[in-house]
Amino acid sequence: MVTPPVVLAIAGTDAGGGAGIAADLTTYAALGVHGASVVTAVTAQDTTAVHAIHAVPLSVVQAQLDAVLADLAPAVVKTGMLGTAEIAELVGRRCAGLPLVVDPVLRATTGATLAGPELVEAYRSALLPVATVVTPNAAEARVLLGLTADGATPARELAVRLARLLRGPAVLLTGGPEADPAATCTDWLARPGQEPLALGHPAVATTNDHGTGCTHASALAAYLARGDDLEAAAVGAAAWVTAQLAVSRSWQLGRGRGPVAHTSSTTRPLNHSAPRTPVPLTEEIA
Ligand SMILES: Nc1ncnc2c1ncn2[C@@H]1O[C@H](COP(=O)(O)OP(=O)(O)OP(=O)(O)O)[C@@H](O)[C@H]1O
Ligand SMILES: Cc1ncc(COP(=O)(O)O)c(N)n1
Repeated sequence: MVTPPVVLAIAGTDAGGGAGIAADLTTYAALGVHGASVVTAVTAQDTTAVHAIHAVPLSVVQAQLDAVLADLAPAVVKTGMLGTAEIAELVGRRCAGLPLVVDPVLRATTGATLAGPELVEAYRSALLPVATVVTPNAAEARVLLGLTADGATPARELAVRLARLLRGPAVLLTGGPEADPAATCTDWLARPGQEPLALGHPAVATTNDHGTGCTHASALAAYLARGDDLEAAAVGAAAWVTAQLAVSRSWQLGRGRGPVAHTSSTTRPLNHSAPRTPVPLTEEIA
């Protein structure tokens, strides 16, 4: 009998299938882990905008969490859009002590605010402190540090400052392609007591990038669940999202920022000198 590791996604839905739970579960399936899901919010969303948000009642989120945690023993938990401060606090209480990837979703690529000031404060006080690794982009790191969302602080410094503030969790600060889309993307991995590590990979020139943050954090969680250490999982996650962006580069889906591909990739991950050999799954001999 072969038992796949379980990764639990705690996130919102995206009706257009680009971000949120759809990105999480398809990434888990592609990377060979079983995905469980707790839905925190339902969004009426497409490639152009978020049209409406319905927060799932706290009691229903709690019941979903109870069901999964009591039955499936997730190897890793990954959070995306949480919707309300109460939900972030609940997740912090219930998931403390588990390997926990927190993708602080504060804003959609299309512009909508997905976290108000109370939720930002709940991230700071209740959820980030119990995370294993936190994956903000630069703007999210700035908000979590209490800075204004725009600013010129170098990404490396933002990652180091956030890791210092959190005192324990690692920070993997993601860097999309900046002004020059033909350039390299650099993610910064900052861990307490260690020099920050720059993880560079080729940028894909595309506007079909809706859902990259969710896909990246989900791949990170999947690789961790399969036994990679944090650095290997971070390299693998960047390679995965890059390969998926290359797949969807030529797609014409929707009228706005199209989704990153969640179909299986036909290309090997870019910038991966050796093909990833599958990590053996837990084998049980009956
Ligand atoms: N055009 C691109 N080409 C290659 N890699 C990219 C590109 N855009 C983003 N990435 C990579 O995708 C991962 C997620 O980064 P990004 O900064 O886009 O997340 P995000 O802004 O949180 O995304 P989202 O807004 O979808 O949550 C990172 O590893 C980043 O380097
Ligand atoms: C339900 C949900 N979760 C996360 C995101 C962020 O993703 P993006 O920045 O690509 O819009 C989103 N738009 N919707």
